[in-house]
Amino acid sequence: MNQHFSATVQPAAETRTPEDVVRLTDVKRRFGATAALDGVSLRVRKGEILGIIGRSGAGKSTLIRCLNGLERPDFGEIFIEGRDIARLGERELQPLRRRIGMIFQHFNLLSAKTVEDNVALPLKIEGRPKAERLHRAAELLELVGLSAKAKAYPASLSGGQKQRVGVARALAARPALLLSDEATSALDPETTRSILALLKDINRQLGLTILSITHEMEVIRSIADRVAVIDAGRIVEAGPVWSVFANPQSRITQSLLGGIRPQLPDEIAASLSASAGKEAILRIDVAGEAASRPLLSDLATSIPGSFRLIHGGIDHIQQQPVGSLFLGVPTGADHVARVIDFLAGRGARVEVLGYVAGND
Ligand SMILES: Nc1ncnc2c1ncn2[C@@H]1O[C@H](COP(=O)(O)OP(=O)(O)OP(=O)(O)O)[C@@H](O)[C@H]1O
Repeated sequence: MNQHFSATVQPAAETRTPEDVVRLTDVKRRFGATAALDGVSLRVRKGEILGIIGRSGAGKSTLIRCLNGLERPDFGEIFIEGRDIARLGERELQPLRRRIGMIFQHFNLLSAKTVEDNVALPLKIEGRPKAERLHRAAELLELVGLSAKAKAYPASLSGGQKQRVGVARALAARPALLLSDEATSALDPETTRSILALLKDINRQLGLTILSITHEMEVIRSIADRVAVIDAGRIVEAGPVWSVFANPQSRITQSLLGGIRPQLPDEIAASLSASAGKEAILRIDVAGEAASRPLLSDLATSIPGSFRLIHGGIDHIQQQPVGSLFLGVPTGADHVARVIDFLAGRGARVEVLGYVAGND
């Protein structure tokens, strides 16, 4: 019964530019009969935050392991700063690995070392002198707002503080890329927001390139510039966050967005029927220019006949208005068709969700 009236948002073309920090081309990795990665192509440009989202088992961990050289792809190219890590030997991989800082869901701090020693650890591994290590650790602890905890041990820190230490440690060796592996999945919503704000801040201040792997759309929404959706080892959709949120093309993206996009209230959804009733229930998605105009007041003046606003609103993602509205529109004559034509003509995406008996 669902009818769509929409313009298609195409995934960004995966061509290479000198500004790419990461570029994957047709990367494949199988485990027996399972294709964990089934031809993944993507790129991360210098200074951008790319979010990769997928459900459990989609291939995210395999992708991370391929990026940091812990796993070798069966096929394809993985360029980090212009060098194909899939073809490097273990010795050549070491310096390249240091170009990647990582933060983890469970922080992975060393409990027997102080906060400053944890932060300085990558520099110790590089053989840097102690004075330089401590200076850099102090600098980074200030950046993440934890100078006062330099001599503390991880056990005395909250989850959010531990992740701040994790971020500082990941930045110690001045990486070209920060790889975030579900970095906020173990944190409460408020702490999650503060860590995401920190990452965004670091991205802006230092121009740091970030690849964030997550199963939470909220993470993508808060920090990413672009998003790639992975499912069964394939990138099924990619594009600027606001446009993917405004017009998700694949079922999996729609389902991952389900929790944070406005939905028809349950009591109305329960009374929907596929056969025409007195009132059609429309879902209207608008973004950009279409969401900036007085859509509903223009509808009311252009198409005489009542409609009711059931639910919805306009959000702002990457400074772009993106919204979903649910309208009840009386059936009869060609009224619903005229309302749909008007809205589609204004650049809105309209879906007839079904019909309800309507108010007498
Ligand atoms: N070492 C392995 N041996 C066998 N199968 C594997 C191995 N690693 C991954 N897989 C399989 O490959 C697929 C992708 O797994 P992967 O761990 O990359 O997904 P994921 O998106 O990270 O999932 P999760 O969010 O649950 O960690 C899954 O079907 C998984 O069972």
